[in-house]
Amino acid sequence: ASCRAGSLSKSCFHQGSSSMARPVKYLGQKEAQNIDEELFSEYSFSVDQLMELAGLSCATAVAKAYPATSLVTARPAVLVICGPGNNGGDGLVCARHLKLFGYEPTVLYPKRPNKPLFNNLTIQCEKMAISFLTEMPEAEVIDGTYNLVVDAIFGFSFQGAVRDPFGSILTTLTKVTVPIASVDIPSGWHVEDGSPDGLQPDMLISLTAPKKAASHFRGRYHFLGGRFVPPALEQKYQLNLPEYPGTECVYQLN
Ligand SMILES: NC(=O)C1=CN([C@@H]2O[C@H](COP(=O)(O)OP(=O)(O)OC[C@H]3O[C@@H](n4cnc5c(N)ncnc54)[C@H](O)[C@@H]3O)[C@@H](O)[C@H]2O)[C@H](O)CC1
Ligand SMILES: [K+]
Repeated sequence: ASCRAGSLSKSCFHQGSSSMARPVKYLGQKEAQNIDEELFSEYSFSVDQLMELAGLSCATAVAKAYPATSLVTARPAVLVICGPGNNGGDGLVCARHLKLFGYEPTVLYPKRPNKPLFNNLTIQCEKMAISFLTEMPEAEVIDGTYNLVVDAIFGFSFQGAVRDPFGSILTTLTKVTVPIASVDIPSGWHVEDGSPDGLQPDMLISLTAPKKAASHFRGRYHFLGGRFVPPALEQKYQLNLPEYPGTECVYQLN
């Protein structure tokens, strides 16, 4: 059963295999990076593998909260904005799966790392007739064209003041009225402290485990995704993850 967090200030409690309610752990920045690093070094996952599962989780969560058939405009158009790191890679994977799910994603990918992983993800999108914008549209244009924006700009490695071109992109995003679905962390938010003046997304998809900033999330949908954590790693970091229902790749926290 999903956990309604309205009465819980910081954590979502769930029933695990024991009879005691346990709060899902909210990670600090360093801890999130350590877990990520350990998945690659100790557990021998590749980035591609985890990114595919992360991006699939994001597309699945979006499809659950905003079914294509329920969207108001004639076309289920979605704008996916991708940043320069792995959060952006999750966005590219998410866009590809959204297309397979019947949406019409368009991608804005202004700063592309010249690495095979990101080049390949970009080609995969292009080969699926996903169009790429060359510049960020105005907020009114976004509101008139898209049903939803997927924010895959920054994840748990974001720090310091936002550097361009993402400063102006984030400023525009604070003005759009269509729902924003943020991948892992609302972009521009401090990973632990959040950002009261920043984006206020309608949806947050926390990957692996929520980061501390998620306690400041006030949107309607908080999903957990990235169902790839080996039990030994979960225990080491005492993540207290909920049991994903059946074969689902996402779990609705609230
Ligand atoms: N274990 C998992 O849960 C997995 C999560 N994934 C996703 O990966 C991101 C974290 O990716 P990482 O590459 O470490 O960092 P970011 O994407 O957050 O961003 C790094 C990128 O951004 C630049 N940058 C940092 N600060 C700023 C700034 N102030 N202004 C401008 N640019 C900035 C930095 O230079 C880099 O280029 C995690 O959140 C998940 O979404 C994996 O996909 C799978 C495993
Ligand atoms: K994000």
